[in-house]
Amino acid sequence: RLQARAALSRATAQHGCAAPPTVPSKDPVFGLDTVFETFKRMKDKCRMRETFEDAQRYGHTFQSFPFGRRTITTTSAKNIQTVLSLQHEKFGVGPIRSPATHMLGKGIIMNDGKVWEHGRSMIRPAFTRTNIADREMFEVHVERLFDLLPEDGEVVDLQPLFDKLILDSSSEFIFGRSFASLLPTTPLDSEAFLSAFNAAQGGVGIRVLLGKMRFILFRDKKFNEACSLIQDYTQKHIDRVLKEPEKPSDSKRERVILLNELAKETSDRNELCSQLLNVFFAGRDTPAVALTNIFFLLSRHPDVWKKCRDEVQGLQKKDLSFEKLKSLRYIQHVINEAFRLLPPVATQSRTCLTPTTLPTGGVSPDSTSNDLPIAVLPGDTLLLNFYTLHRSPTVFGPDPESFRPERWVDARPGWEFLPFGGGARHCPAQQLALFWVGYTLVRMLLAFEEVRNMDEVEGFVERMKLNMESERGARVSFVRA
Ligand code: HEM
Repeated sequence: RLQARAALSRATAQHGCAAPPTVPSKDPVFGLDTVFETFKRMKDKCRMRETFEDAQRYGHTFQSFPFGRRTITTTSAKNIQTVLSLQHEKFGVGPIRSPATHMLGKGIIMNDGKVWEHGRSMIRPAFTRTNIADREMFEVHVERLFDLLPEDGEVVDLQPLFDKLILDSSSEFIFGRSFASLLPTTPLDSEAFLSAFNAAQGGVGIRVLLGKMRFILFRDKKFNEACSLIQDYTQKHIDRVLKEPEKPSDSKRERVILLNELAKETSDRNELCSQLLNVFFAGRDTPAVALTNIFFLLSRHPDVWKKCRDEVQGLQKKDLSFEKLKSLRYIQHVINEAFRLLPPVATQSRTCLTPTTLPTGGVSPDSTSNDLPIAVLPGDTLLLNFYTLHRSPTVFGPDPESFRPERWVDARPGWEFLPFGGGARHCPAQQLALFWVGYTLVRMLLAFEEVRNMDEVEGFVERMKLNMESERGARVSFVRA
C-alpha cells in the first residue's frame, strides 16, 4: 500500500496533477470504516442518496480507500466522458466483474480489449434498429400482462408483473423460447433456470463485495450447482438451433432471435453459451425496473398522466410502431424524465488498466478550486455516479429533484444524461428497451383513465441490487377508460 501511495504521489507531481478531496477515514491503512459505511448505506436503503450528499460535501470528484485500495467517485461529465469514451481502452471491467465468470463465462459484459470487441461485433446485428420493433412478438406478452391487471380500484403492485413481462420477452428474443411466466403455469425447466439464475446472481454479488477475500467461498456447492444448471439449460437451446436451424417463416418480416443470429457466426457451443448468458444477465430486468419507476412517478403525478392521455387520443394499438412511439413528444419527455430522476443503472464502475490522467477534480494548492487534472494508476477503481450526474442544476434547471417532464422542451444534455451509459460500451439494446418501455406505457395509457398511488409511503425507497429498484415496488390502482 505504501508503495502504491508513493507511486501515486510521483505520478501526481510528474503530470502537474493534484489529488481530489479525500473522504475522511479512521482507518488509513485498510479503510474498513469506509467499507462498513457502504454496507450501512445499503442496509438503510439510501446508498445513492448518500453518494449524492457526498458530492455536495466533497465536490464532483473525490477519493476514498476502501480495503486500502483507491476508489475515485466522480459525477463530472468531463471525467465520465474520458473514462467511457476518450480513453475507454485504459479503463476495464474485467477485474471488477471477474467473480461472475464462473456463472456467465467470458462473454461481452465480462471482458475488455479484443475479446470484448469480438463479442460486441457478434451481437450487434441482432440489435439493429430495423430489427427491434418486433411488435407482434411483444404484443403477445403485453396481452398476457393485461389479463393479470385487476378490475377498477383493486390495488396491484406492478413490479412483479413488469418483471415477468420483460423476462418473457427477453427470453424469447435471446433464446427463441419464452419463459411464459405470465401464464398460469410456467414450464418446469424455465422455473428451475430462473431460480438457479437468481441464486447464482446473488452468489456473484457476494463475491464482488468480498473482493479478493472471495476465495473463502470456493466450496460453495449451491453456487456451483446453480451455475451448472443455467449453462445446461442454455446448451439445450443451443443444441436445438445448431441441429435444426430455424426455417424462414411465412411472415413478411423474419423474427430476430439473438441465438439464431449468433449461430450464423459461430458453432462454438461455449462461446454461444456465454454470449447468450451475458446478454440475458444485462437485459433481463432493466426495462422492468424502468417501467416500475415510471409508474411509481406517474401514479404520484395525475396531471402528467392526463397530459399523456391527451397525447394518445385517437390512437389504437395497431398504430404503435417504433416511429409512432418516437413521435409522441410529451411521452418521450416523460420517459426521459423518469430515466433522469430514477435511472435503473444508477452507477457504473471501471478499473484503471494503464496509467493516465482525468481532466478535472484535483484540488489546487491554495484550495480555491478543484479543476486540476488527477493522476490515475492501474488498480484504481472509478465509480461513475449517474444518479448525481442527472441532478445537475446547471443542465436541468433549478429544481432537479422534481419530476417535471416539461424541462425536456429546453434541456439538451450531452454527457450529463447517461441512462444507457455512453461511449464504447453504451447499451447495445437501447432502442429495443425504449420500444418495450414506450409500447407498454402507451398500451396502458390507452386502457386506463387514471392510475392512482396506493402506497402510504410517498417517497422513493431505493433497493440497490445490480439496478436501482423501488423497494416498495409500484402499488397502484387503475380506473378503466
Ligand atoms: C431500460 C433498460 C436498459 C437500461 C437502462 C440499460 C442500461 C445499460 C447501461 C448503462 C449499460 C452500460 C454498462 C457499462 O457502461 O458497463 C448497458 C450495457 C449493456 N446492455 Fe443495457 N440497458 C437496458 C436494457 C438492456 C436490454 C433489454 C439488453 C438485452 C436484451 C441489454 C444488454 C446490454 C448489454 C449486452 C450491455 C453490455 C455492452 C458492452 O459491454 O459493450 N440492455 N446497458
